[in-house]
Amino acid sequence: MISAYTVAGVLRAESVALQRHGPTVLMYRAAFAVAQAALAGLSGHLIPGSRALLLVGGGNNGGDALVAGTILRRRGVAVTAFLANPKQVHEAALAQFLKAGGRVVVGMENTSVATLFGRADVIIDGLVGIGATPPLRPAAAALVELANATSAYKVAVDIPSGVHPDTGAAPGVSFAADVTVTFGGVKTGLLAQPGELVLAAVGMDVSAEAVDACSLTEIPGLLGDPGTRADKYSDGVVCVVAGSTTYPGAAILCVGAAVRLRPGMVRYAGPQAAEVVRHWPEAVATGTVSGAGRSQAWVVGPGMGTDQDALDRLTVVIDKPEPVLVDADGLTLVSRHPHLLVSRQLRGRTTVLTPHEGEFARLFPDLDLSDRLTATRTAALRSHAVVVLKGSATIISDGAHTFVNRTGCGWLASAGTGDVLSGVIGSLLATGAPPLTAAAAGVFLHGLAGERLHAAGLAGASQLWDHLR
Ligand SMILES: NC(=O)C1=CN([C@@H]2O[C@H](COP(=O)(O)OP(=O)(O)OC[C@H]3O[C@@H](n4cnc5c(N)ncnc54)[C@H](OP(=O)(O)O)[C@@H]3O)[C@@H](O)[C@H]2O)[C@@H](O)CC1
Ligand SMILES: Nc1ncnc2c1ncn2[C@@H]1O[C@H](COP(=O)(O)OP(=O)(O)O)[C@@H](O)[C@H]1O
Ligand SMILES: [K+]
Repeated sequence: MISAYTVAGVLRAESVALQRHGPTVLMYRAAFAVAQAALAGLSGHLIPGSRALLLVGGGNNGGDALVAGTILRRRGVAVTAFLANPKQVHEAALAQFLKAGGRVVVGMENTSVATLFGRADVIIDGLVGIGATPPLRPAAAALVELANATSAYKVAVDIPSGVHPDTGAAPGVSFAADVTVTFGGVKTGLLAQPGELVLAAVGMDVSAEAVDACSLTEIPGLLGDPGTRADKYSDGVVCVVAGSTTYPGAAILCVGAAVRLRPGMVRYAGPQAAEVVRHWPEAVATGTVSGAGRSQAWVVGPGMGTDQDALDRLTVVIDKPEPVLVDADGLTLVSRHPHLLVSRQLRGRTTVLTPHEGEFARLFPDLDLSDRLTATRTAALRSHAVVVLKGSATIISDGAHTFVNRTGCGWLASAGTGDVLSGVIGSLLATGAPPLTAAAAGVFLHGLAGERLHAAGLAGASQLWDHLR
């Protein structure tokens, strides 16, 4: 987990750094880091002769792009700067760029615009940085759209233009960065962005400005040695209520994650009891929730279907006093029968909801998903639950504290990985860990497992089990 900073915090640190080093030094350091990222993105190309396109706005962000272009030019890259507004441009940076042999293009009516974008190997987005508020104005938005349509390697300067630096909201078009090189400190809005993130300190000290130092130091405690006096119940029992004849795999994936992560005792209740035991002989399985025995946490929903039988099972689990994690079909049922959640709220019971964006939209149709941080926080406050909004940057919030996870990789975007995640979090909930800790740690471990799986040259949800610990 990484600490993040608001724009206000970064600006406070920046004013100290500006007094110490002066604007030219800071901009050069920022630009140097951007140029390095661009060169790394060009690694498959011969550097001299490759083409870079700069999208240059009127502020310091545009200045950074021009200085980065100057550095690339000196390395033999053919660099063209597209000025969004020729009347407003960082004059000193432009002068350096022209002196180094950079080319300048102005105006969309230029017939070679399509060619210019189409031939670029790397595009550097210096339209706006933290001095601007989205949405982008039409001229800048048009440039971003052209850039996004290309296959060039895309480098954002400080923040992808069009993304709100504090919230991550992108109310219009935003630059689809492969990498964002951000200065001084990671802006809170960047945590929820896909793409790689590079932090260039540039001489700013932001240490006094941290917003959320999201560290998962709890993990060793959660997964620690059970101890010599342990019995199979002492670490907490999780019961998984999942699967159906249509989706038997969900039950096996969810139980498997729990068995592999914390094997003390894992129960299963549902129609796939025989299949579950065939895969996981250590699981204690039964056909009905009422027959499941005592558990310290419940996971309900993966692949259970949305028919009357599933609703009946969900209703029994919802009534349990122990922490309940609701996922997948369980969430769809809750969106149709909202009173189920209200009954837990009224009794002050712990609930964890793990929607992907589609499920989230069903549950909270009025919350704007272009601002995922605020949407998750609001959903948590409203539902009195820990909400885990899954995606490339999963967000975890109880309304008061919010974590953003950056472990994981695109290979996790495959069917069944969500079922594994609910087994992981359910298993951690059974330890008695605070639900926000269990959820954040579970998401972190699940992401790490995805990375390890990929590094081992493997893929697929049922392989994640082996990489959880
Ligand atoms: N200070 C330092 O030492 C260092 C600062 N650094 C860099 O400075 C950046 C901040 O620079 P900044 O403050 O100049 O603002 P910036 O983000 O370029 O935006 C202003 C421009 O955007 C325009 N614009 C505004 N809204 C818009 C919209 N909706 N849609 C479209 N355009 C819009 C606005 O136009 P205007 O509104 O004035 O007409 C103006 O042209 C920071 O992110 C980092 O990259 C680094 O070099 C490290 C050292
Ligand atoms: N691009 C991505 N990068 C990292 N993690 C991802 C990405 N896409 C999806 N994930 C993760 O994969 C899991 C998918 O869960 P979900 O959508 O519920 O799938 P399923 O229901 O098929 O199991 C979530 O944990 C999500 O955060
Ligand atoms: K930018």
